Amino acid sequence: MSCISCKCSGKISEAILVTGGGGYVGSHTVVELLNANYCVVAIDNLSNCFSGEKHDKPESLKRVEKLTGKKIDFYYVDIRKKDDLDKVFKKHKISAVIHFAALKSVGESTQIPLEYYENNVGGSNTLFQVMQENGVKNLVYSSSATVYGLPQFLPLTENHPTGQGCTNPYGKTKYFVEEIGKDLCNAFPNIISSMGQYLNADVKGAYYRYQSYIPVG
Ligand SMILES: O=c1ccn([C@@H]2O[C@H](COP(=O)(O)OP(=O)(O)O[C@H]3O[C@H](CO)[C@@H](O)[C@H](O)[C@H]3O)[C@@H](O)[C@H]2O)c(=O)[nH]1
Repeated sequence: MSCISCKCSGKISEAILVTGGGGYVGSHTVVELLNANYCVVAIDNLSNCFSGEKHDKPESLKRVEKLTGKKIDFYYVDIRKKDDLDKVFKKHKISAVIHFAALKSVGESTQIPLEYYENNVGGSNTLFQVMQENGVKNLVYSSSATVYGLPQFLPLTENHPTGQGCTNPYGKTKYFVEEIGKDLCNAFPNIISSMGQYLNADVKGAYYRYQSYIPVG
């Protein structure tokens, strides 16, 4: 069966939307999705990835296409722009969203906190609204170990409290979006939401653990 979303050769008939798909973890995730025969739609505002021509598909995703021999539908979309997001959801049959798009520098976030709240919290809220309006109930959110704040015990586990003593605005934005995700799951029990809290990332890949909130189908 070919994908009804983009007519690519993916075996699975619905597409996974990857936000921030041009970035480091996003583009590596796209490789894994394509290798698992998922059809991928990627969006990115190109604020932290290289694109040859203005608003063109990022270089990282062009390389992923070469590596995998598969096609990626890419849109230059900022998650704060509701209408632009909605067009992507209307054009493709999206079954799940993996949400990486975010500003991610701890130091910078202490200097320009409002940009961090607007992009990371405001943008995520807009994305979740569009998902809800288009009936998309599956979300994987790329959070951060910064949500644990100063560790109360080590090693960190999923049982460690979050949001207590977050040391910077970036970590707080990640914590606030986790809370939005929990509230959504409480309000709409058929939403499936996973929050990935990265402990470290290096060239071999990302090490992370997941907390699943209200895993009801
Ligand atoms: O409002 C925004 C902000 C950023 N981006 C894009 O999002 C991607 C983020 O990727 P990158 O900057 O390479 O960050 P990563 O190292 O991949 O960070 C990942 O891992 C972090 C935890 O370590 C998470 O906070 C991030 O959400 C997640 O993308 C980039 O392509 C940006 O252009 C957007 O599309 N919209």
